[in-house]
Amino acid sequence: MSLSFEQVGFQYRGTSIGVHDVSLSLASGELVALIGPSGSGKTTLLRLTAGLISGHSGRIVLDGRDLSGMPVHERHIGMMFQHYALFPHLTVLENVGYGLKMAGVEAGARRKKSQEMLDLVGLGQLAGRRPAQLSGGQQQRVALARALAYSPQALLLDEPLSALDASIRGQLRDQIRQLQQQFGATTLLVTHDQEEALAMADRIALLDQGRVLQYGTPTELYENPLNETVARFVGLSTICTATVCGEGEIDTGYARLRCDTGARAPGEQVKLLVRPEHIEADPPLFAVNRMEGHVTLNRYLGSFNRYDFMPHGAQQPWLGEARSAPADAIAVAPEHIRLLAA
Ligand SMILES: Nc1ncnc2c1ncn2[C@@H]1O[C@H](COP(=O)(O)OP(=O)(O)OP(=O)(O)O)[C@@H](O)[C@H]1O
Repeated sequence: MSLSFEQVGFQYRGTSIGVHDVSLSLASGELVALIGPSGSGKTTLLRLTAGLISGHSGRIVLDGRDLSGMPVHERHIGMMFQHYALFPHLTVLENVGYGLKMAGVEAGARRKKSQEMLDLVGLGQLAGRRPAQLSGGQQQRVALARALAYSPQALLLDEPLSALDASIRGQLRDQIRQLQQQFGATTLLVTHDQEEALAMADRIALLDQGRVLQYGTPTELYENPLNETVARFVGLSTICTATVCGEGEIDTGYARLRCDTGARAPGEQVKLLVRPEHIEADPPLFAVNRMEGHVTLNRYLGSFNRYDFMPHGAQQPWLGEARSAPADAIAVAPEHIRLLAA
């Protein structure tokens, strides 16, 4: 089922805060992650889709049906939130079957389907327990089983993993992705965790102050961020100011670097962006864009080191990643320096 937002606008009563002119389209079975700073409108967009808040302009269309004004229970949307929101007085099995019950599925069929879903998330043995007798990760699995149980036309996931610790988060992330693909559920995922967005999503929409700044594949956002806000939000980088000093050359104040300056004129102010994996540690003496300096901070991360390198004369360090941190020089190939509008 495709899901689209057509110039959707919404303001909380008495404010100008909300979402503005949001247009996004999700193909059937696609998982789109909504990311962006706190307060950028991610949850608002999810709530509008679910029907938990109403009164938007524009259209939200699911499988050809305009959802405006449609009651929550008629939307056939599965939801999973940060706080498990299971019913404490119901068993795990009854929790999973709750949506089916509301949809009028009779008891026998309901139990069978709920048990199947619990088996699928690996909790078949725990059907008779109450939510309080489960770990956080298990509760989220139950919430996932419940969201998928009545074959929703779309799935809304609001920070589903953020209350879990790192080890379980990775496992559950993979499981959600696998089940979402298996069910072909068109999915909107709100997350704070950019790694989660990059790892799970087919496409990412980056929101800022209620507007979509960029919508594209994880690779597009990482490799071709439209501006500095997107670049800072997706992945790690070195971003610093420079001046174009000639065709194919910029000056940072402490180093002249070769890169593609496009149609920019000498004297123009730019920001340069370099991703940490593109910084070469201890390059040969005559390497292009070689800068001498020293490491100010090194973080050993097991399979690699992430270091801050301060070139001579610089005020701000460059962030690099390598098997071992450089002794006294780095370089970055011209094709890995991207210029953003200053
Ligand atoms: N019921 C409400 N009444 C008024 N303003 C609200 C209400 N709910 C949210 N807001 C405001 O709307 C803006 C968007 O909130 P929203 O929850 O959509 O952001 P978010 O991107 O999901 O943030 P976070 O990442 O912190 O969860 C925020 O400025 C928030 O304070």
